[in-house]
Amino acid sequence: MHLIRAVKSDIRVVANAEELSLKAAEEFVHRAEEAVQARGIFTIALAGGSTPKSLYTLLASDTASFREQVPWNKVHFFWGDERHVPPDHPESNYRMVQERLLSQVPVPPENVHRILAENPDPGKAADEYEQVLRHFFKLHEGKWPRFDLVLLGMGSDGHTASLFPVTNVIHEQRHLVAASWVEKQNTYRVTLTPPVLNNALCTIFLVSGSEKAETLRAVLEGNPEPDRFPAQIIRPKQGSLLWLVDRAAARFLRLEQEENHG
Ligand SMILES: O=C(O)[C@H](O)[C@@H](O)[C@H](O)[C@H](O)COP(=O)(O)O
Repeated sequence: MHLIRAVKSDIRVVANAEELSLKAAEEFVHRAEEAVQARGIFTIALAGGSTPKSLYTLLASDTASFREQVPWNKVHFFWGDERHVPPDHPESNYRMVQERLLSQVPVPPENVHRILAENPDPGKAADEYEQVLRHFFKLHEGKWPRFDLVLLGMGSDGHTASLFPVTNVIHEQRHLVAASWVEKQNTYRVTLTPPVLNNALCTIFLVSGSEKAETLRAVLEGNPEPDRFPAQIIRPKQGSLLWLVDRAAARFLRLEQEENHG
């Protein structure tokens, strides 16, 4: 594993998906300890999809060392996005996290803030979640929530959270949460918007697999084309941005050597 500084973000290349989850778990614990020490709670917006599944399982595992290091009663779980399905649906990001992590560790139910995507009106589900965020983070008008950690994945089409190519939500600057029609999936998604995603103290992308290599190169080293590659829209204003990628996904990157060889 080596740390390479690419343009405006850190890239950490690890050998494989297993090491990706291990490093992500270490980051999770580190950020949780830091946040709880500083503010008494740790707020995280979780990624959905398949890449983070093994991370969530690892965090809950009683054979790994992470579980007992996390002050679970002080962690508040949110979601970066959700499919427009009920919470018990196989496609639900909430269900995926509930099965692998939340049902396995002592998180108080009131610390789990899921997107109520069972609402037949996805716009109302988005509005409801926006109110959850405003209330939890005690936000005045024009203020954005600041998560301690945002976990993101990246699709091979360059989407992240539910910011899909050529959708209006990529340019949303007013709302915290939005519903977005995803043509190619013939469904709505509910997602945090770029201003919220870019306001986090720490943002970590988890990208694994050779099928993402060409897109990862375009996102990190190609021309800025956020409508085509929405993952490019993630440029935290103040927080840190780490791309945790495995070697298969990183194979087309023109990686610079680590600046200080140390
Ligand atoms: O709801 C989702 O699916 C995620 O939020 C989405 O943005 C995901 O992170 C990417 O699609 C990558 O998915 P994989 O990890 O399955 O490749």
